Amino acid sequence: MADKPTKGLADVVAASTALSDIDGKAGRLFYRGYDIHDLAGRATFEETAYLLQRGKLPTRDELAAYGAELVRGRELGALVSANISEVAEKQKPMEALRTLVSLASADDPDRDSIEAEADLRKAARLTAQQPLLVARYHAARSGGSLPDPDPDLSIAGNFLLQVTGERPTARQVEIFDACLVLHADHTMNASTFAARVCAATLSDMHSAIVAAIGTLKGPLHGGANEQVMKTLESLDPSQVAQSVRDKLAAGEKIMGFGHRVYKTEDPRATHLRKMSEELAAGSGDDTYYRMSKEMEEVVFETKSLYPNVDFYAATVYHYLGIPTDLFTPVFSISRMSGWTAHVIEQHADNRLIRPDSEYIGEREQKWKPIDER
Ligand SMILES: CC(=O)SCCNC(=O)CCNC(=O)[C@H](O)C(C)(C)COP(=O)(O)OP(=O)(O)OC[C@H]1O[C@@H](n2cnc3c(N)ncnc32)[C@H](O)[C@@H]1OP(=O)(O)O
Ligand SMILES: O=C([O-])CC(=O)C(=O)O
Repeated sequence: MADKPTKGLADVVAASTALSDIDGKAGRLFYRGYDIHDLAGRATFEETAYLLQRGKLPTRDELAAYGAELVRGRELGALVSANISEVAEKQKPMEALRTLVSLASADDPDRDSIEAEADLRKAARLTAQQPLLVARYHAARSGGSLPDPDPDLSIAGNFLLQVTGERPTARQVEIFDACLVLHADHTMNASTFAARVCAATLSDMHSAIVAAIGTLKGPLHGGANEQVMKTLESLDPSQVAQSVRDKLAAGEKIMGFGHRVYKTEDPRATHLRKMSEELAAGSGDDTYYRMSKEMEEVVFETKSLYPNVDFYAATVYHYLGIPTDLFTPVFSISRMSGWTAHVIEQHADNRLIRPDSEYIGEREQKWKPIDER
């Protein structure tokens, strides 16, 4: 007979990884041993993706070669191009990405190979394609044209250019790039776990990523950033404290707060709060930032809960001009670097992931023919 399950697998160690590590009590996060506080604002997203997927920080030459691979790899296949308009018309952004990544696999030269070299190539292509998929989806649904990518801009810069239609300032690019760095990997979060479960059946990288995108979409995980913005938009700025207290008293969860692992401030929130403050001040209307601060104070006073990565990411993306329903897709652009690295790691040292369950249903039932039920 199986043991009692740990609900939600809390504290269960489900995999070994050399990719990221969290100290939940101290509020620290490391990618391959590098403190997130040292990476954010210093490493570019491209360097971070290289670090995760290829195991070390790149030299200048390695980064240049990886950058060229990303540029070559961002071409979207014929099947995506043929279907994107209809997908954009019928599916919401995260549903669309789930579909589009699946369609993109048809035109990937490595298709369903799980060889190590093929996985590395696909990791780069998926990382390069994800921002373009989001931007092309947005252009298709809004009937606008997609600005050509600027070879002088990074992934972060080109994404802002293509989604907002305006050339971002250098500081906007720096801030968004740091956001992508901050969201890149996070140990055994739900979407990464989903990707690893899929990869561990020796299924291919695109299949694992489709599982991960579907898992990130939910509001208890990556979907929370969109919900944070919707909450801010729904509140009367002069009634924030009372509204939040009422919601908590009614047993509602406030999106963007709480975390399974952090028992103190999420180190990513520390950076995102500052970015939100800076962008709010520059925007000439800091209402949402001030409301966020007030929410933070009330949630802490009432429930001793800290903001997680999704809370201040919402206002940062808002002030950068990103449409609210693209917030979770933006998360997927960054997390693609981590998901793909985890698939590489899983394939390199694999065992099927198949836990047990505790049976709580009826036993020894007697079969009855259909007319006697
Ligand atoms: C990128 C990310 O995925 S970060 C997380 C994004 N998700 C959110 O922001 C959604 C809101 N937060 C939550 O739902 C949770 O805090 C989670 C899902 C992040 C973590 O969940 P768990 O570790 O399972 O904690 P759980 O949901 O059991 O919460 C423990 C207690 O804190 C309360 N709590 C946790 N988060 C919140 C919240 N945001 N608002 C109000 N109460 C909360 C729960 O109601 C529960 O209270 P109880 O013990 O009185 O029943
Ligand atoms: O780790 C988690 O459970 C959720 C999270 O913060 C992330 O995926 O970035």
